[in-house]
Amino acid sequence: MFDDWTSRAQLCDDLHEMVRIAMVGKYTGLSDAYLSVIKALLHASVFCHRKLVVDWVPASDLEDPAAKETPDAYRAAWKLLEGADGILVPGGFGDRGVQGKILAAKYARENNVPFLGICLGMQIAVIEFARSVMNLHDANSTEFDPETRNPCIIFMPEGSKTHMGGTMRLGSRRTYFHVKNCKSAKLYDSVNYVDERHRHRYEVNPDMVPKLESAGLSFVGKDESGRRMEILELPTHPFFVGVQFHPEYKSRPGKPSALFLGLIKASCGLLDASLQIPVPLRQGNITSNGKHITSNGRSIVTNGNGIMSNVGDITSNGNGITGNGIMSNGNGISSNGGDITSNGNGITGNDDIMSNGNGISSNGNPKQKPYANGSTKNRLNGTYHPNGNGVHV
Ligand SMILES: NC(=O)CC[C@H](N)C(=O)O
Repeated sequence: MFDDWTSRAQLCDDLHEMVRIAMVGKYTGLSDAYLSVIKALLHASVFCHRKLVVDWVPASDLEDPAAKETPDAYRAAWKLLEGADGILVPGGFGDRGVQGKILAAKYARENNVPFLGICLGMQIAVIEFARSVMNLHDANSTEFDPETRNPCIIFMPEGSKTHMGGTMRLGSRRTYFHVKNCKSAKLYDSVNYVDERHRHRYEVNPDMVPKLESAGLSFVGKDESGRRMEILELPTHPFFVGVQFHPEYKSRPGKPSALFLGLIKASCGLLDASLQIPVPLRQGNITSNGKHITSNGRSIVTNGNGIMSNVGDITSNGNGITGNGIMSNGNGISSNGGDITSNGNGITGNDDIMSNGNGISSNGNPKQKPYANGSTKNRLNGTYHPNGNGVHV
């Protein structure tokens, strides 16, 4: 035990490779206000053998009026944000700096910068998404605009507006993963649920969830009722996670919080490897002449929507679709148009055929059985949809 601490202390002293996290908050002059968040960032950074640099970004300095009123502060704030490897928007109350936090979330979303939003930070991410992606320009939390026509964050029905303190939703509550293959679930070691601590009065408006989800935001963790959103992710982003709870409270030296670890790993470019998401292969020929997607290279790897064709066939006239594994972390291999056809050796993987998404599906007519010489069975986490002539392993 003592040895662990000594070696960790030595490790901290020796770290030199940096990871820069922009903390976009209200009390940036009072770093103790966010002490547990800073400690959680530190635990995760040391675990990744990186020296943590926290860049404090006062949220209101990012806002448009600051460009005129305090131009130096405005430029400095944006420079810090743009120089960060990852962005964190922590919890908070009241509307000062909210617009700046929304701008920070927008910057992270649009520029693929790793983002973790905690409590208010998650609510901010929802408001930003509703405004920018769904074009609901007055979308807001009723905490900041009780009259908004698009209340995407609302007061929790069981709360009390007149009695503060113990009337908040406080303490440890359970979150169930509704999407098993999301990054957060994997970071939590693919458990079915997690218990994390809470401290809030407002929540994502459950009536707006279907619209938010169809626009691309994924609520991967919910409470036991399924009506209270606990974790959101943007599946198309390298790491964009919002949590209604406070994961920092359960982080410890040597045992960092899973989501802080996710943020730091993503900020260091280490997340994909640790989640076994293959980096898209840029060698070999992945070509599309409009109708076909063909690869004469080693493998077709995708982290997005799988290998999809909505128009023509997915065809191989050589050795089938072969390589060092056919992997998809998105929607699997699907064809809504033509067949998934191989005139050669079928769909073959020498390592694994893996799908973490919706499996391998075809609504057409898959003509060959896919097979693998590797560990297919262990890796098929998705669902098989043999709607055509059947796809079996
Ligand atoms: N802890 C927080 O970040 C609280 C967020 C928000 N003000 C709420 O009450 O729901």
